[in-house]
Amino acid sequence: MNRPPVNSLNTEHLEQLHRALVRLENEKCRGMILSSSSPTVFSAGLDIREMYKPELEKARKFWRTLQDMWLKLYSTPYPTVAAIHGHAPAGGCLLALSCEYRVIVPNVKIGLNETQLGIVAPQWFQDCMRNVIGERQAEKALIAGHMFNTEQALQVGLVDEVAADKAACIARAEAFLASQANLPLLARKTVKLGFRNSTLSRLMTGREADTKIFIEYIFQPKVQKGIELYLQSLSKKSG
Ligand SMILES: CC/C=C\C/C=C\C/C=C\C/C=C/C(=O)SCCNC(=O)CCNC(=O)[C@H](O)C(C)(C)COP(=O)(O)OP(=O)(O)OC[C@H]1O[C@@H](n2cnc3c(N)ncnc32)[C@H](O)[C@@H]1OP(=O)(O)O
Repeated sequence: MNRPPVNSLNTEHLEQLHRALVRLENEKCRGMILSSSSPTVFSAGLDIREMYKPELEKARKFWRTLQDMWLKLYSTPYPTVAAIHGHAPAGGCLLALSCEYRVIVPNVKIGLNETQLGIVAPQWFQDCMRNVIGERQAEKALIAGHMFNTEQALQVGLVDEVAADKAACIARAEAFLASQANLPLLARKTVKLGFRNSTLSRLMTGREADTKIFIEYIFQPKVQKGIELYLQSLSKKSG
């Protein structure tokens, strides 16, 4: 990902990610490392400005593009690793959770923090967390909007490994891909999709309902007010 300053996910960036995933699949890619050009941020999650006073059709397109990108990422036939050498809140955490393996560096915060922002992580975000860390830990983390530090993320199983820095993180991600290289492709892909199918189907069969929930939620005046205040707090911080 290379969308400075924080790889926030707007419609255009989501489309780029989706196109890249389609291209990798068409080219029979043998593995992907999802990484960031930023030295300190993996992805800041969804671009909050896409949800602030949006036009209805733009908001719908944004959400459908996110759904398209995630459906592709979660179901790739090739192995995927997230090299998390920077913070990964909310949608950034979703990207990492959607890969098959996660390597993180020290001093990083990762989690589905939506509750803390007064919004709600959609069901499929929640499913991804549950699938990785289990029901009890996911429920606790999501209710609190907890951001895990590196040590906590390792302890709870949100990530698989800690590496010292970006170079080591990429090297460990490559080692994971190498460990998968000799597995028969069809068997590997079939098992992966078997595990992920119910989560994928839940969104695929309820896409329109999911979009409606998103739209109805973000268009509420009190949610808009919360987003406005959060955007102000973010820009005051950097100002
Ligand atoms: C049942 C279901 C019901 C309803 C569902 C409906 C709604 C739910 C919808 C969606 C779920 C939401 C998912 C999300 O991903 S929301 C996004 C959450 N992300 C965050 O909270 C992260 C916020 N950012 C940060 O914490 C920090 O920026 C970060 C730690 C990532 C990096 O810190 P750093 O100090 O390096 O940079 P900053 O100075 O903070 O930021 C630089 C610059 O970037 C802007 N910025 C940051 N994050 C975002 C963002 N997510 N979107 C847009 N812009 C962002 C920040 O304002 C600064 O801008 P500027 O002031 O212009 O320099």
